[in-house]
Amino acid sequence: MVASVSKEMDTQALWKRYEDWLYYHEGLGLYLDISRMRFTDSLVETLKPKFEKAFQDMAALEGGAIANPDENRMVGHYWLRDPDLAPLSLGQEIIDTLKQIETFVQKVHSGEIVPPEAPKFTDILSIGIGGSALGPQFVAEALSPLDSPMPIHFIDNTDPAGIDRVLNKLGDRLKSTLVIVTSKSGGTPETRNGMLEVKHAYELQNLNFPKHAVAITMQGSKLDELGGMEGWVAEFPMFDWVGGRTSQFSAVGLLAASLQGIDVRAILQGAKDADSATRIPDLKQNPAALLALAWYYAGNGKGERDMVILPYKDSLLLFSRYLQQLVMESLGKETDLDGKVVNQGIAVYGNKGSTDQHAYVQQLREGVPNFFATFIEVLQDREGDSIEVEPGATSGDYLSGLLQGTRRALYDNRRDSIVITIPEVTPYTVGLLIALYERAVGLYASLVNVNAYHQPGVEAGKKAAASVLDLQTRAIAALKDAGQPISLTELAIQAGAPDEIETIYKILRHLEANDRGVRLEGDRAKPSSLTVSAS
Ligand SMILES: O=P(O)(O)OC[C@H]1O[C@H](O)[C@H](O)[C@@H](O)[C@@H]1O
Repeated sequence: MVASVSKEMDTQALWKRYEDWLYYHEGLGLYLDISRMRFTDSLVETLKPKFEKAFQDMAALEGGAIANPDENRMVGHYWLRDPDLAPLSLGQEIIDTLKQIETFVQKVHSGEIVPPEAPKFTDILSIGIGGSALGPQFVAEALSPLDSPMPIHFIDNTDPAGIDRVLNKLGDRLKSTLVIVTSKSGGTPETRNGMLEVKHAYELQNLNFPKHAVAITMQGSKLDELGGMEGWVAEFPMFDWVGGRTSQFSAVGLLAASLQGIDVRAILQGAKDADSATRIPDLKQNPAALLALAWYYAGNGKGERDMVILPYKDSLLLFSRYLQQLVMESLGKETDLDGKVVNQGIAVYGNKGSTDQHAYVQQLREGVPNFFATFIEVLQDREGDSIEVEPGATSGDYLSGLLQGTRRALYDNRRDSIVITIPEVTPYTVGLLIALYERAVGLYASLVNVNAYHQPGVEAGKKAAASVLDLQTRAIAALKDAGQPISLTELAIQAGAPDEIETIYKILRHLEANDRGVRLEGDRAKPSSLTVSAS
């Protein structure tokens, strides 16, 4: 009896907390519920000055401040959906680029721009990685219509088998495929490799690659030069002041979406309206600030809890992967803006509900409590009516019930969660979701005092990879010079890298597996016993 009274009181208190913290925006059709994050009023009070600073930082950023000091760059992704905000003549560049995209797409769709070897372009092949892939992939998965005028395919890696899979799928349609090569820097090796592999595939079929190729890159980049030299079909600009992971509303996202027949003006409008809502310098009136508060609470301002993204809608499957880059590349930083070592970040993962309830949600409910969940709820089940799968209940009712049930089951076991609710998945709501998270990341970065707009850590892996490839060249040369089987130790000495035996061993093992003129002999369980020869 006592237990049930106290449960009743809990329910009442929770309902009140729900109403107190519920954010709703009529124009956006957006609800945000952070009531199941157990922060206290005193935390909110403590964070007030930090939020005031965060709002000021964001206003300065939108006003054209050098918000990315390490790279001495402005940060202008908010201008992409509201060019009037952009300083100097940048607004005009944004407007011109959008017009250029729309004109190009219209000409491709109408058959005014055609490939030399086919009556029309039928498919898109997008080559790019990271920020030059994840946005277009997420948007395609969420919004590409079944009867799209041009379905899209992606190469986002330097995996030869992965590239073959995409090329095989395209098969004969390569001759009617428009290839978009996207790289802001124009020098990312994976993208360069993908482009060269695809070009080779075109040449094997005697197809004129440049007449199928479009570049999206910064002026003056290697890709820009190559496209110009080879006479590619078109080129669209990437702006210095837009980072890859926030480039969905630049040509990077808009060209691919528009070619697929997705309403890009509606995407931009959704983002612009979300920006208006998230610009308000008042915590309770600002959904991005509320998200940032919830993240701060969850991880103690230090990312101590992971962000699990659970959209209960198949078409939003790639949202977590998209957010993984946006959040982790923006917030995962060794030092703060004062140069202090802070090792910040929030780990992001997730897939979709209710699917994940049959997999890792077991651990979320009962295992290590090192996360908070974010449910993305979509009110509309489908277009049209649903059958009843049992009296009075549809498949969509199940999905909705499973979301509510999981939220409750987690909360009952002291696991926190956020719920973001949108009416349906449309270009408008996808635009708003991206903009909402872009702003939340920006605000949170201010709260924890990190630069959200650079990625120095990514460089370390790239440099190490370059040195491995350099070592490969030297090892192959040394092997040829040796002219007879030699030990790995000897080869490392001959290659001028006596400290790199392990790396050399792995290079050789890989070359051998791919019939690249290397043979290893000896006990493979004891690599130090191996001798290597040219085969
Ligand atoms: O567009 P790109 O210059 O080719 O860059 C592609 C990606 O690679 C880099 O390593 C960065 O970490 C990402 O932020 C970027 O989006």
